[in-house]
Amino acid sequence: MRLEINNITKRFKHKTAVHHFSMEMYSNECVGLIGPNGAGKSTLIQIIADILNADEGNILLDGKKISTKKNQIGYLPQYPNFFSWMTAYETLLFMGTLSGIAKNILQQDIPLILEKVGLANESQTKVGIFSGGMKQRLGIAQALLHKPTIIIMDEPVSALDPIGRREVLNLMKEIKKDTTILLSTHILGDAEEICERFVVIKNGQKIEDATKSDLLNRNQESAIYIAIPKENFKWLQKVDQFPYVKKIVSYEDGFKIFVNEPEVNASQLLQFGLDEKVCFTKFEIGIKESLEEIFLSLVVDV
Ligand SMILES: Nc1ncnc2c1ncn2[C@@H]1O[C@H](COP(=O)(O)OP(=O)(O)OP(=O)(O)O)[C@@H](O)[C@H]1O
Repeated sequence: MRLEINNITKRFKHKTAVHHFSMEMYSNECVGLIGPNGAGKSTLIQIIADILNADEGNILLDGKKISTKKNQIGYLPQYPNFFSWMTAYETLLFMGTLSGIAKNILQQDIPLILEKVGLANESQTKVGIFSGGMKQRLGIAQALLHKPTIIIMDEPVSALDPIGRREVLNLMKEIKKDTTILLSTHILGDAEEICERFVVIKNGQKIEDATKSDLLNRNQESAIYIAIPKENFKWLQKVDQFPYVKKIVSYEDGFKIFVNEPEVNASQLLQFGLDEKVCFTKFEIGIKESLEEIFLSLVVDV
């Protein structure tokens, strides 16, 4: 499977929601489309799901226009809408019929899919009394019903409480084993749990496309992080004079010492500290920023 998003632009009157956006996705990938509120995620997701038309560009699935391959896309909207008076089983039967799936196939598949999303015991329960997490799981069941090649989810957990969020994230971990997923969210922590690759969108434009390890390695600092008691602070003044020390800044409960070669300089610094009877309570090389910090530094204007 190859999904190509080619140079998509979408304008709403005077607002350009998506601006020359391109990316590709392949089978078995789980990609997080990350961006702050209003970045253009929902607009782009709806264009991929062929619900909205782009003003420029095209979406191809295995080289064919998405409009001819719609049955291979599973789409979970940000706020799935169900009839509260229908049971979970009736909901899937109704939606499956609308998608053109034969009734005998639906009768065979619906119990299996309800089992998969953990709603087998709620098959005859009316959706109106479902929790937010259960509704989202039913939404995922509906998106999976026609056995799509790729499932696209628009902020599936953003509106849920911690329990609902956990239920849905656990389910997504399960379904990603055999489904390609594009997940949009403004919460990096959610994507971090299940995605290996992150595409960051801001003001409708792609500003980053990288794997988790790429992002972390790229943002690793050439620094040594130490924490020492107050009485050892004078030792730092001596350290500050060393040619390999570029600068020292205070950081959390200690200091960041920026150096030229972290590994080599760390041994020198540690030896010098021990010689001077410095009591280190922390000594770390190459401090990595968290993904959340990296994301914020990418999307927040300073
Ligand atoms: N139908 C519309 N008419 C006019 N402007 C729109 C329309 N839909 C979206 N926009 C605007 O386009 C921009 C992108 O919106 P979009 O909903 O795609 O962002 P988003 O990243 O999904 O945000 P959120 O996380 O808040 O849902 C926003 O400025 C939004 O106000």
